[in-house]
Amino acid sequence: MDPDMPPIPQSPALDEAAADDGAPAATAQSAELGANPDGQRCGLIAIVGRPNVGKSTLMNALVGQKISITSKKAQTTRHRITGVRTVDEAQFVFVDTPGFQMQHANALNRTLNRTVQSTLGDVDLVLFLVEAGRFGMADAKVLALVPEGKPTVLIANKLDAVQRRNDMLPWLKSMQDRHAFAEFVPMSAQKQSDVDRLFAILKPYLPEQGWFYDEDALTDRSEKFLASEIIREKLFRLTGDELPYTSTVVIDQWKEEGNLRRIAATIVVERDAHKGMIIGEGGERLKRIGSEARQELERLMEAKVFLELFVKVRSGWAATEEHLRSYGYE
Ligand SMILES: Nc1nc2c(ncn2[C@@H]2O[C@H](COP(=O)(O)OP(=O)(O)OP(=O)(O)O)[C@@H](O)[C@H]2O)c(=O)[nH]1
Repeated sequence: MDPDMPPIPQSPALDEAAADDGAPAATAQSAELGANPDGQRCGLIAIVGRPNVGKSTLMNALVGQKISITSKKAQTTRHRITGVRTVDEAQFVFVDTPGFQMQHANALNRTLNRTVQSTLGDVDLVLFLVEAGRFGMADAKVLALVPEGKPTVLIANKLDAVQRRNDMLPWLKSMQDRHAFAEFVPMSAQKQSDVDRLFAILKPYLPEQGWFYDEDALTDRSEKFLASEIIREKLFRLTGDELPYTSTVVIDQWKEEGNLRRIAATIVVERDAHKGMIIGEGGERLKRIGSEARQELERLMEAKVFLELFVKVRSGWAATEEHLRSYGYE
């Protein structure tokens, strides 16, 4: 480590973490990119990191809910927008970096491609997530994909799991040697107050320009579409690599009764073996998929949800146009 390196100043994001044990926990080599208190800001942000560092957790906490939207402006149409959050005059547009969302370590190699790099090249800001106090080969591979000179914030996540806070300062300094990070933010994506403070740290990096979306626009997709996406996500998370991506979810019934939603959905698979895989021993896995999806749907819709899930085998469905149309893939 460079002995001449200046001391790391306190970041407003980490006052609380530092207060825990008196150890300085973060820096802000900050960016006051021109004061314009009344002007709007808007920018694209990518969240990257090796599997399991907490990207989805952070994304959900930043956006408030899982969403998927289509773009009004040309510059975002190339990207899949995973969420928008407007805080005061700043609009944060989070974009997907294909490959970084993969669950399994071997998928990491597949991320070493041009798609990822071109996405990272286009965004205004990159949030690079690691687990606080750790940096391994898998982290290094992802960091190597971040273009030189792109404003990048080091998010040292899972700070709550760090026992020895005093070790954080030397670790942060070692991270400073690895990459010219714009900010160092130890935090917990699971802690709402940390997430709220993150917005203030990121805001100066958004270009001063008009918003791409309405202030309260979160999605132009229906609740029904989001529901099928949520069930699909739980399905893939809980079956891992075993299940082919051709499996899909169809919403068969959607009834609103006051604050209650009655939803029935069918998971359509190609083979009997896949059906068994989803149902699991004694129906355990299907039960879990349903229960996790229901909980998330209840949060999303702020309503009580009664969810019924079925599994159906329809061999070769992905190959026939007719089926694709009937499943809403037109
Ligand atoms: N203790 C602690 N655990 C966390 C925190 N953030 C996320 N986790 C947990 O870390 C695990 C991985 O979180 P995810 O959000 O799924 O991570 P990811 O990076 O999206 O993972 P992939 O989808 O595999 O790339 C989950 O069990 C989370 O609950 C945190 O701040 N503190």
